[in-house]
Amino acid sequence: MEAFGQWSDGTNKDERLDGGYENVPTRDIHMKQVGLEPHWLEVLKAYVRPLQELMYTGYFHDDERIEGGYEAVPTRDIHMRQVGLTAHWDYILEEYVGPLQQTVFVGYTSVRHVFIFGRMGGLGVGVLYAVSLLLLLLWTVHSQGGVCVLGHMGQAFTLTDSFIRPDDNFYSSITKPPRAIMNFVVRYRPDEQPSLRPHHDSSTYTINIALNRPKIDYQGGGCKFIRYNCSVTDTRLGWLLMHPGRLTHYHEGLPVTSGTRYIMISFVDP
Ligand SMILES: O=C(O)CCC(=O)C(=O)O
Ligand SMILES: [Fe+2]
Repeated sequence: MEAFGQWSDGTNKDERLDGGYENVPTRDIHMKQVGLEPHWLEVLKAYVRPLQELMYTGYFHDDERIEGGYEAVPTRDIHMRQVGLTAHWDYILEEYVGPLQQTVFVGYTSVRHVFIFGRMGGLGVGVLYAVSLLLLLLWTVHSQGGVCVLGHMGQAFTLTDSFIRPDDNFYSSITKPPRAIMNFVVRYRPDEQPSLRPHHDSSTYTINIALNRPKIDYQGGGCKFIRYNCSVTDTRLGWLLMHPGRLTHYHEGLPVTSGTRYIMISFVDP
């Protein structure tokens, strides 16, 4: 292995990578460094992809679930957007789910990926700041006749702060509260929608809150994680289940045999 060449020094900086940065640094050598990246992509296509299809059944098509207001796995539901509660739900996500997320999914933070101009170096970034401020100033004076210029200058700073970070390369991430655009209450009834077929959610993680009581308000029901043969059936009113949405936690809604089961679902960080 040593014959492969220059090993990284184990720090975060790694010039050999596209981003020049390794999040969790290791002493390593990359396929790119030794000219084997195209071969590796072939291996992925020929051997890993079929394995992936076998192991992660349903992963590919369920990915489309939340795009364009379309539900690939339709449920009997009502969305927060429909009942004017989107802002309230966003508040709950930020205030209550965010801190839980940090405890449960250690090391995971909600981020937005933003385009940045890191490779331009100090001067380039300075010029970009100046130009963007000037454009915003001109636009403000033009559109508002000079009123509120200071207010807009404030916005300009916020914008450029998010969009230009000199020490990164091309793309960067900013930490944000958890975000979800699919937030809905699901209703299960034996004569309507008793169960939900196996699927993945289009979320980094999903929260599933019990809105009524098993064995009292309804019989049957629950959420089954198929790969782990693990069913969560004795849910508690108001308590929530948090599980990864994509890839690993293929799951289904178990049949409700009598009564009505209600749950609140939110696909966090789609
Ligand atoms: O019935 C359940 O608990 C699962 C619901 C679910 O998976 C979903 O709505 O995406
Ligand atoms: Fe689901």
